Amino acid sequence: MTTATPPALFSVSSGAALELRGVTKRFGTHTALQDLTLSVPRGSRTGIIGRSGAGKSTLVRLLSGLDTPDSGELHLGGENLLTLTPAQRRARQARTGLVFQHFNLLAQRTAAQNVALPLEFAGVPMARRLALARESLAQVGLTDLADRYPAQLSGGQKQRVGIARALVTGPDLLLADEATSALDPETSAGILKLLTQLQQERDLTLVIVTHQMEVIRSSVTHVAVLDHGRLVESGETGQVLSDPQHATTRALLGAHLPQVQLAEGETLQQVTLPALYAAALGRLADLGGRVVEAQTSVTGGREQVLAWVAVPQQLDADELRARLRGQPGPERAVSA
Ligand SMILES: Nc1ncnc2c1ncn2[C@@H]1O[C@H](COP(=O)(O)OP(=O)(O)OP(=O)(O)O)[C@@H](O)[C@H]1O
Repeated sequence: MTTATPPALFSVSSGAALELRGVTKRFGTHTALQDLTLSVPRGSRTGIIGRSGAGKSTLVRLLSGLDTPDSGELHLGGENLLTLTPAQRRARQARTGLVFQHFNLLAQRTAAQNVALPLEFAGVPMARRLALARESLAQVGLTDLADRYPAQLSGGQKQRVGIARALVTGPDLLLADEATSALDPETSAGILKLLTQLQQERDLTLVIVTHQMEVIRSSVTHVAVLDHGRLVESGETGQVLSDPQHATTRALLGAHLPQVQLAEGETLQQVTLPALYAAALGRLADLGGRVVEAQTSVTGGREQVLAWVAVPQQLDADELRARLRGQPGPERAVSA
């Protein structure tokens, strides 16, 4: 575990997918990243957290090659990004997939045409790029929606298109900048599950920038905490969550959890319930759970209740959500 001035990020036995050494980025007189030294393990799912303005998106822009630092070194897959020729830089960018918060899909293009876009930039012939786009859409579960326009897709489906587009060039590094922040908790959980599955199947290095602590809790192997452009803490997720060393980490972790006394064997989960949720409450009680905090929100014109629930630890998130909807849990569904 590292504290105020960490020397390097994680100790890495299998090599680093990306390394920043002493990176500083300024905008006029404002220093967005200061002397940042960071090394992300190859094949990890690393979460970058920090308050608004901490420098997270600036970091993503540097890693994606969309911007350059004022000083320091930036190595991706062993290549020094700052000394590459323009052709090498383009090749490197093709191996870096980007997933955005607001999907960034072109409204006048179908899902398949959006996914094919990076291949169009790379000069791949039309028939080939559309075939590859459809393959990529199949991998995110959208085989049947390839010809729909973005306006005909839900938020979660749009993000799946965004992920298919990020994967279509066969990247080894995937950068997800607040990829689930615009989605409700259930859709967000589905997208995180997909990202985790793709990361494992393709042996990608996944960097997830987020302000959602549930993303950190559920989906990443490593965490790095930024504060005012500096790295203040880093380590394996379990270690950082169980024993946060820096005040910023503690504040970030605390700020997103309801203050509640949990009984032994209980854990907290976040779920979405329909506005009239008496039946779901009964089911929750049958499972040994209880609501500890709830707030109403409107998503896609429908009123919903976002609730933190305390449930028995052995109840996994998928099973809980299925049971609250009145369906059998996933295990029972499989064996039925
Ligand atoms: N193009 C720019 N010009 C001037 N200042 C910028 C620019 N981009 C970012 N900044 C500043 O740099 C700092 C870091 O911004 P950045 O967007 O990286 O933060 P962040 O951690 O991603 O914040 P958020 O969580 O709100 O998205 C902020 O103070 C921001 O105002």
